[in-house]
Amino acid sequence: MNTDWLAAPCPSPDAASADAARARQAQLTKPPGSLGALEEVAVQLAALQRAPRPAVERVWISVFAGDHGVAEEGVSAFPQAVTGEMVRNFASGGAAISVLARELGATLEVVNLGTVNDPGEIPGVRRAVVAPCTANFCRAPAMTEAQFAAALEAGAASARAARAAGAQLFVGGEMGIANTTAAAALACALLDAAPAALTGAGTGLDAAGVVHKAAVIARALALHAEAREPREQLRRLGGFEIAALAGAYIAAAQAGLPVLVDGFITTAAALAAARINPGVRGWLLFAHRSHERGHAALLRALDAAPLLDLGLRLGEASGAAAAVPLLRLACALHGGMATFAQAGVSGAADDARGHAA
Ligand SMILES: O=C(O)c1ccc[n+]([C@@H]2O[C@H](COP(=O)([O-])O)[C@@H](O)[C@H]2O)c1
Ligand SMILES: Cc1cc2nc[nH]c2cc1C
Repeated sequence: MNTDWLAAPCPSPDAASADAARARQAQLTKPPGSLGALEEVAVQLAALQRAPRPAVERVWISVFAGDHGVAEEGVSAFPQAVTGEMVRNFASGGAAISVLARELGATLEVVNLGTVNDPGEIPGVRRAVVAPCTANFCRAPAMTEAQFAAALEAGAASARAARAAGAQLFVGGEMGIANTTAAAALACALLDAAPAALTGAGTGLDAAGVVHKAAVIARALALHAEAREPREQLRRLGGFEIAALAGAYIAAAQAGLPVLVDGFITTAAALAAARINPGVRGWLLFAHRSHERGHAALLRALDAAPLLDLGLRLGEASGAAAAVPLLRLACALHGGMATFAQAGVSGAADDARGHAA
């Protein structure tokens, strides 16, 4: 399977739509800028959707699940069997993202890319099984070329399905025991950072567990030190669900579909995607700052200002789902507020405007 499609261009966000949306925001009955990030995100969505009145009513959420060979190093507070068990829980409606998707009226797609405790063919799960588990990247690249290409393609298929279904926003989520180790290792490679700076507690390691996890990551980075290209760093240090996320983000951007990024693992995938294809960056919106150590550095590297900071560290796309109502409110304000002229409200005084920020 060939991965040349990764480099195909992404359309540019529409500058004329952004200008029109900014001009409209300046006429709405509020001091200019007073709705802060809600204004900015409405302008960004207008540019991405090429629409004077952007909307995020039709939301598509894909949760990608995969297991990690590095789990055998004892880097998670939970056993590997949980990945497959949670796939079943997503599908049967009991997981956090199941509830959030229902509340939002969003489409929830669950994609099993390979779980050691495989739930098999079950309703509500798309099987895109690459292998039961990645290789332990302390010993070998996480994925072979063929596995990597298949995982990227599985993610792209989700973004294309979202586009075909008329989604206005693509949200990627993930589930994979030990994937904060993979995401931190990938982040260290992409940012040339030390493991201690980007390694966190994941599902709940204690301080000694975090020190051990950082040492595991240091071993992996030493083994794969010659990999300097983002594509190769993602193949060697990522995971099936992380590669699928990167593939989904790239394909969504190429298809002109806005993306809302979730937490630590998804942001590592987003940084890899943006390094592989820089045109991706303009299609990304950022939902929240995860509690996981290392997320802030990833957000900084992407020059991202997320909407929420709620101390979440679940994954599954839960932080992104929590931000969707804010995006909807931003669009409703943009489309529904009266202008100064329509409401007969006086604008800022001419001499005061000169001093306004
Ligand atoms: O999204 C996040 O910011 C996030 C932060 C910490 C943990 N997680 C979730 O926890 C799992 C990985 O944690 P761990 O400790 O097994 O590496 C995985 O299923 C993620 O969805 C997710
Ligand atoms: C129960 C559980 C649910 C999760 N959802 C995402 N990561 C998770 C990790 C665990 C352990």
